[in-house]
Amino acid sequence: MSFGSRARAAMAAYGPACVGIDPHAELLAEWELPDSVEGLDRFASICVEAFAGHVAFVKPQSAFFERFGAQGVVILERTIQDLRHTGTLVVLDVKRGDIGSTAAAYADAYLDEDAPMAADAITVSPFLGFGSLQPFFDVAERNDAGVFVLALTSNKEGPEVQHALNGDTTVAGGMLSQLAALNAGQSPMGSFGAVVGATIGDVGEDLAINGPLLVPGFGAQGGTVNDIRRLFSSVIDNVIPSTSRGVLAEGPDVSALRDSVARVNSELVGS
Ligand SMILES: O=C(O)c1cc(=O)[nH]c(=O)n1[C@@H]1O[C@H](COP(=O)(O)O)[C@@H](O)[C@H]1O
Repeated sequence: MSFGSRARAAMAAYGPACVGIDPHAELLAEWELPDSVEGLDRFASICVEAFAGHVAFVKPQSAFFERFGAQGVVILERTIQDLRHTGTLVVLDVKRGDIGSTAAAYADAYLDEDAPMAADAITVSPFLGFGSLQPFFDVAERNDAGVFVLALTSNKEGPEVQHALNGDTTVAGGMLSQLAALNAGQSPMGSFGAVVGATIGDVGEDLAINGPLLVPGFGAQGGTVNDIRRLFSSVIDNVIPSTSRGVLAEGPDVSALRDSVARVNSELVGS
């Protein structure tokens, strides 16, 4: 089944929220864990216990694992596999992007079902041009995986690139319309999504890409349920609000973590 179909089914079953696993040094300290491989290992295991089989999406942030070198990557690989075994969809946040031949190798690393680090979807950066992402779309399609392309990011520096005009459309608008073309005709939705931050103020672009919209910036970066209602009202069924610190701050108690995601889901479903 395609990633778009699996995402739609998971959102209906569990609610739309995505929980990010971002083991910041500060969060490890708050959870009374050492800022070490052992601390990371424990943090990731608690997240798996709390979220696997209980939420639609989990988004491990690769950077927080990579900072511990090879041992951190081993923990990331195990975390991805443990989550996926329970059917929880893993969006690996690696924000890759490169010339086509190298992009193909990254795609093989993260989207080929036979790869040790295979995830259900990854995040990619289109700075080398939308066409450079084609290997990600091709490998994803062959493996029923998904791809989330950065379009309107949650950071304040994003507009200097994303709002720039390219002909008579903005760079972000160009990304969104090319995603819409890739997803055209797919039902219940396509597998190629966009990342659009909850903090962007105004959209000013057509978000009807017939694909999932990953919406970070919700929670710790200041985005609220009201922002999501306002920015995404016409495409709300495709919105996957993503929060990391907002939920993880409730840890390390497993039921408190689960309750926190349940609250996020119920606030959003009420929207
Ligand atoms: O691709 C992302 O997930 C992402 C895109 C974006 O525009 N802004 C953004 O914050 N993110 C990621 O989403 C997470 C946000 O974490 P919190 O601010 O703790 O909820 C981090 O892992 C970021 O790398």
